[in-house]
Amino acid sequence: MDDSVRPELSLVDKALRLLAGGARVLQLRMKHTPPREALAAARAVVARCREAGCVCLINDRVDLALLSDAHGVHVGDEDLPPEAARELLGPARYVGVTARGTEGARAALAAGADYVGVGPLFGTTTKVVQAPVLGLEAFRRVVADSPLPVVGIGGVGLANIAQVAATGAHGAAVVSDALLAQDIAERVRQLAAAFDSARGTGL
Ligand SMILES: Cc1ncc(COP(=O)(O)OP(=O)(O)O)c(N)n1
Ligand SMILES: Cc1ncsc1CCOP(=O)(O)O
Ligand SMILES: [Mg+2]
Repeated sequence: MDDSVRPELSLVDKALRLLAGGARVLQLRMKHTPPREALAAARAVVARCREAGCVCLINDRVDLALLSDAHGVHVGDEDLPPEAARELLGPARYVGVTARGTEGARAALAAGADYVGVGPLFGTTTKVVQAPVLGLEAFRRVVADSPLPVVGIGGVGLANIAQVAATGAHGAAVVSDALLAQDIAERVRQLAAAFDSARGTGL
């Protein structure tokens, strides 16, 4: 979930719609929300996620993850290193780490990550990413090599999520395809169904 996509909806409203569709993991990505507002949003969203049995991760901000009692954090190259995130969060919370390919995924494992977010898998409009598009074949190689759960991110939507699942990836992170849908909850249901029916089929 992102604060810059569908900004006319509050973060809590977006979370409720995603949860109504059965989102299993919700990551709160707030690049344009001032800290006090971000803390209030994180607390409210984490509480809604916990009620719904959904894992809630905070992007970038270990401090907000701790203050909101989130399940964990996601960090990339421009954030705290994974080892520092772990030091602050302890063993019971998740630390997810961004990787751009096989080497990055191995480094994330060595740094103590619980999962790797690998991308940009396809082109994305949500973020200007300083890394080339990976493509499905390279992504498949990361999945095959990584002992950690791999989550594909970047341009994933209903049109291609089955291909992501077929690689054996543990999950797919979707922002715009879900949030820009007219019925967000229904789109999440469709995305999850498409992922589940193709997972690991190798098609
Ligand atoms: C699941 C997942 N994978 C990758 C990212 C990207 O994190 P990062 O590289 O730190 O970039 P920003 O999202 O902070 O712009 C992610 N957030 N989630
Ligand atoms: C945060 C991030 N990191 C790589 S691509 C991306 C954005 C994904 O958004 P979308 O699902 O709209 O392409
Ligand atoms: Mg980050």
